[in-house]
Amino acid sequence: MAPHAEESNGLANGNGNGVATSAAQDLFVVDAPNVQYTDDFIKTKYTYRTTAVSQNADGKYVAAPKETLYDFKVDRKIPKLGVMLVGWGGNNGTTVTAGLIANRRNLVWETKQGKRAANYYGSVIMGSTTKLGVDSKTGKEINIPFHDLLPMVHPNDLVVGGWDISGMNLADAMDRAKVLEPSLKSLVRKELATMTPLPSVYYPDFIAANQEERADNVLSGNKASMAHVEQIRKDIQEFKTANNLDRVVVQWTANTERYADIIEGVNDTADNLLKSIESGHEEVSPSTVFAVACILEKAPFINGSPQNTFVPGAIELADKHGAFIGGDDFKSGQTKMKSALVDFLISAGIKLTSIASYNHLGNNDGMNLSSHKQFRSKEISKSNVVDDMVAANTVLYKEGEHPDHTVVIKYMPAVGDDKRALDEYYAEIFLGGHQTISIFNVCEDSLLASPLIIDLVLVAEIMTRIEWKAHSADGADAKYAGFHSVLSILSYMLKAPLTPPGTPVINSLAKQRAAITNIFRACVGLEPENDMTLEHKLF
Ligand SMILES: NC(=O)c1ccc[n+]([C@@H]2O[C@H](COP(=O)([O-])OP(=O)(O)OC[C@H]3O[C@@H](n4cnc5c(N)ncnc54)[C@H](O)[C@@H]3O)[C@@H](O)[C@H]2O)c1
Ligand SMILES: O=P([O-])([O-])O[C@@H]1[C@@H](O)[C@H](O)[C@@H](O)[C@H](O)[C@@H]1O
Repeated sequence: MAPHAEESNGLANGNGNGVATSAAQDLFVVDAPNVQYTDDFIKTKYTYRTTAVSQNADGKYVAAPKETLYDFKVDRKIPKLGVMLVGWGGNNGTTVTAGLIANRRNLVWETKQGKRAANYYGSVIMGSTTKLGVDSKTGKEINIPFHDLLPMVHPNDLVVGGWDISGMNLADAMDRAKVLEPSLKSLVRKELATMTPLPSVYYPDFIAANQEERADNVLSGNKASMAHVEQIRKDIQEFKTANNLDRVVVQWTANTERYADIIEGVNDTADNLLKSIESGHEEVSPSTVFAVACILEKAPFINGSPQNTFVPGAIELADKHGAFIGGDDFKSGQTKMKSALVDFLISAGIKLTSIASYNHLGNNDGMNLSSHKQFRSKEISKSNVVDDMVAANTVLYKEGEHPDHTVVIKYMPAVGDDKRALDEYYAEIFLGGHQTISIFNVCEDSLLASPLIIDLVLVAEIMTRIEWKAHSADGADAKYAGFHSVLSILSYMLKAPLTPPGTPVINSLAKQRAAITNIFRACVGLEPENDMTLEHKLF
């Protein structure tokens, strides 16, 4: 992995002089007739192989291999990238900002267990590897850092800024968050103290009333206008100019909002949504205002919370403008575990019949979620994560049958950010037996979510540099285009994956990771990873 500028002061609230690292030296090159490298692009011709299934007159399935030829083009120039966080002064916002500084400066600090050094553990892009192939001589697997599969931005080069309804500077907000060791805080305090969130959009009805006391940094101006949208757009433009950025990605890591009612004529279409913002309609949330501003600014916008920010009108607007959106709700601990465990149990033919998930949470997020409407948003995103895996197994489950599933979140201030997740999985096994799996899992919520914020930024950004076109039968050369505006490739990092309207939601963690891996492999002209290892079976 290319070394990265340590002296660059990429973190700023407008005074950064971060230096984007030059294009990473490619760790590998693909030697194939369907792959072409130029100074600016990687161009591939990719045959996408699927199986089309139909039913014949006898009702029998007929499976037919299907091939679609795509051209992919990846821009190799690594941009100078900014990330603006909504809720920058929160536990996640301060933690990820401190973490980026710590990594950029290769910080080491003392803890009770001895010295600890900065790392990107918990980031799939920075902390995991992916199989490139098999050594042509020894047959051994060759694995490379996931980050090196495509020319991606290095998080050490990210410039961070954002908004918060609390005007507290990030050093004091880091203390308020109570996430990091004092010894680490002391090393990043000076830089964080120079960072102050921009005033934000605040409509009290959307978050818990207990958040009001921290709302001292809110945008004034008439809600019944595009003023707030225009101000956010201006903030993004000024941040981009002040830091000499090529692109900005925006993420919502502010408090969980209540669901907005979907109302015909209000937020069901792009035009109606814009009119509703103009008229200050009460069902337009701050997160949707941010989404609209980012779509109009063509800054990728990702929702890390569970509310339905992307009302139909927002999705239509993104599609109209070819702007990337993604969400919902970071999948950090208990639910990430659930999506893997449920996949394992059900695909092993074990009939899961009951899931009970409890959370004891003591941070400000927990305080906000102690209000029923905000909890309801989270309950939905934490509950739907098993639906696709259950529906796919018609051997275990009849149509409409599914496990009992309960989600409880209790605000317990004493535990702070060190959320306790208590789970019981109850299943039917062979000959009337039962299996009970009980898990007690202490998730340090913000230390688990922060790497996901980084992954979401890096993947959303590289997707802006990937284009595709399909070969038409008559050989007419179609134009390159971007992926669909709804970035379902981000699903691995999210509890309630947003997908293009009418397309299936995949929650299985293994399938989600395989999707990122194999789409990235296709972009360099490589076949999907299939783990058949026939070379080790047929000899
Ligand atoms: N493991 C995790 O931490 C995790 C996992 C999944 C989802 N989430 C979600 O991420 C969000 C942030 O989590 P957190 O622990 O950092 O919470 P937090 O309460 O510490 O931070 C939220 C921040 O958002 C600010 N805020 C609220 N409304 C705002 C607005 N309209 N504009 C700008 N700022 C606003 C608050 O002042 C606060 O500083 C929550 O919605 C949470 O549900 C967190
Ligand atoms: O750990 P996980 O299920 O991914 O998700 C977490 C919840 O368990 C927790 O209650 C909530 O406060 C966090 O925001 C996060 O959503």
